[in-house]
Amino acid sequence: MKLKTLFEMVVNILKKADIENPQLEALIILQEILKIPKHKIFTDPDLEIKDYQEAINVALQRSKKVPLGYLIKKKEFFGLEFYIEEGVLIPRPETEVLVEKVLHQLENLKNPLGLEVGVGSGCISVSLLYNKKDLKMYALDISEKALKITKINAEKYDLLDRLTLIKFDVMKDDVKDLNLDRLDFVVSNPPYISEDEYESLPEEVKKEPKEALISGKVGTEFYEKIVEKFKNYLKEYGFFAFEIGINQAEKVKSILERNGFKNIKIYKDLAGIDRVLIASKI
Ligand SMILES: C[S@@+](CC[C@H](N)C(=O)[O-])C[C@H]1O[C@@H](n2cnc3c(N)ncnc32)[C@H](O)[C@@H]1O
Repeated sequence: MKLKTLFEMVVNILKKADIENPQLEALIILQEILKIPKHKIFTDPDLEIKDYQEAINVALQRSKKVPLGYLIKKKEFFGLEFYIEEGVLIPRPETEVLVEKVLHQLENLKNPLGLEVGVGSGCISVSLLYNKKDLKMYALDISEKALKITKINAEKYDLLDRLTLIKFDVMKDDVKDLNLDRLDFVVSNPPYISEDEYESLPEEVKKEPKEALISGKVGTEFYEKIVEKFKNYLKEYGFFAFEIGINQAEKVKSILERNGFKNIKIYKDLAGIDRVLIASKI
């Protein structure tokens, strides 16, 4: 089959399934599955493709709303390429705001020590370690799969010597067992969707792990727990840095205020939504 014909077939499959950017996704699928650069589709449309079935299979799976990241097993985040598998949350562009703000806070600190709760694919910790060369991090997750994928991503960028991965349930386990040194910061993009909100999420998002998304009845349960459990491990000038959900800024701010955090800053994402909250005592 000619490359151009295959491209059109893939676009049509995606269009029929109402995928938002069918042309762009078709280009990505062909690039990743056929291992050819995207421009070939325009510069060499008559190229004969013998093994085209896999590209069509991937398009068919995509038409069933399997996220593209799971099909091509990768996602770009903060300029790095992350390996992704089903069972971990796919990194979101809005989380880049969190990484950027934390890096800004760390600019003048020497040899800082941080901790991430709910590391997932490792996108936050790996991006921080990659960009702050004297940083060390602990990264926790309840999911073995998340820890495994983070290890792969940290190894890829040669960062494992500055990252300690620990299986930990922040809702149940005892922080004392972690034997933590005093921390400069705790960062988290925790599950923050309430049980009711989950029902109205797009089909595609529901293909991602439920435990990475749902917090509980209210949505802010994880912030309460993380602040309560880690506040006494922060250094005097230490800070919490959280990604927050739509309309959660005031609730999360009040959780931190109740716990003695006075200096609270809220930042918006590119869509103008309050997305990141940074809080310190001084
Ligand atoms: C919203 S995802 C964030 C993943 C990643 N940090 C990111 O920004 O893409 C939340 C993560 O918290 C983890 N998690 C859920 N419940 C947890 C718990 N009780 N203790 C620790 N981690 C938990 C999930 O496995 C998931 O990896």
